[in-house]
Amino acid sequence: MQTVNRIDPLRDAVAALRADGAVALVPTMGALHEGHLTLVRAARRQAAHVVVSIFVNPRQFGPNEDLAAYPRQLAADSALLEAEGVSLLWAPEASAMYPAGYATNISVSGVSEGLCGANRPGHFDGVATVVCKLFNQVRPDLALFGEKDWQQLAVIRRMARDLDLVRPHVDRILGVPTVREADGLAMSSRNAYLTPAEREAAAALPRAMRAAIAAIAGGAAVEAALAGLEQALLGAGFASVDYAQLCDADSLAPLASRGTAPARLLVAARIGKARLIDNMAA
Ligand SMILES: Nc1ncnc2c1ncn2[C@@H]1O[C@H](COP(=O)(O)OP(=O)(O)OP(=O)(O)O)[C@@H](O)[C@H]1O
Ligand SMILES: CC(C)(CO)[C@@H](O)C(=O)[O-]
Ligand code: BAL
Repeated sequence: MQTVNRIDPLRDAVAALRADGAVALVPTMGALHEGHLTLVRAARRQAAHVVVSIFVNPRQFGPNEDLAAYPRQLAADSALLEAEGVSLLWAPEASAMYPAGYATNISVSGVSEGLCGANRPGHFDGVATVVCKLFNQVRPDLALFGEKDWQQLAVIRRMARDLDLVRPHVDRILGVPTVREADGLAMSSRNAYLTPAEREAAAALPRAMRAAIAAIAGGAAVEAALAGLEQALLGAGFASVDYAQLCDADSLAPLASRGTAPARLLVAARIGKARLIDNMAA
């Protein structure tokens, strides 16, 4: 596995890979876990070469968020990726991604506005901007993202469609189902912020979501089921619930009742130093 951290060697390395077969990109912020490695394995099944990026993107963190605390462990991540047969690790320095004078922002309206977009102003601009740059830098045949970040995936697909991106084409932006711990908690780098007691309590999140989904399927009013979910989380030790919403799975428009179109339950809630997100088909 080759590792590069500047644009020029990246372009040369990617050109050499592309001459040999299809290239898949897996963008990450590092602190890799089985969720990331599942994306890498899915990528390997789809393409001759996998490029993984590791970049803790400052533009997607708010001023009071955890940019400084976000776990950074490049050597350990690199060893994991090497063992998975990754061809190229793109680990840019911030100055390579945003050189002096950098002034361009990509903002996707609509799908990025509610849910995490409402709680984290500017977050999805930062995500869309860096992902667009990663797509232009690597020009992959396909790119893979986790469904754990369901809204992020919707924002990225909207951007690719709206900007007529060719590499990857919007149809080649693939979502991979959320990988969970044995107790159901979605794997996330931010789970590392939890104390053992908080980590145990955090399993209430997927449990309460499954209960709310079952209640709605059983005929309960959506509003009552979501209120019950919030109470269950607060009772289990969560400090607050940023949102708990039933949405149209594609447009992410909030749903007051369960119709026939695919729906998704999306939740963000805070426990200890972590803000956890999860989503499930509903
Ligand atoms: N449990 C998971 N299952 C599937 N994909 C995941 C999982 N966790 C992260 N991913 C995906 O891995 C990619 C990189 O995510 P990122 O590096 O932010 O990791 P993370 O664990 O989601 O971290 P964070 O704590 O910042 O949310 C994203 O496409 C994300 O959706
Ligand atoms: C897609 C991404 C790598 C952009 O920084 C990040 O938001 C993430 O890890 O989900
Ligand atoms: N995986 C989402 C990245 C973020 O929360 O900034």
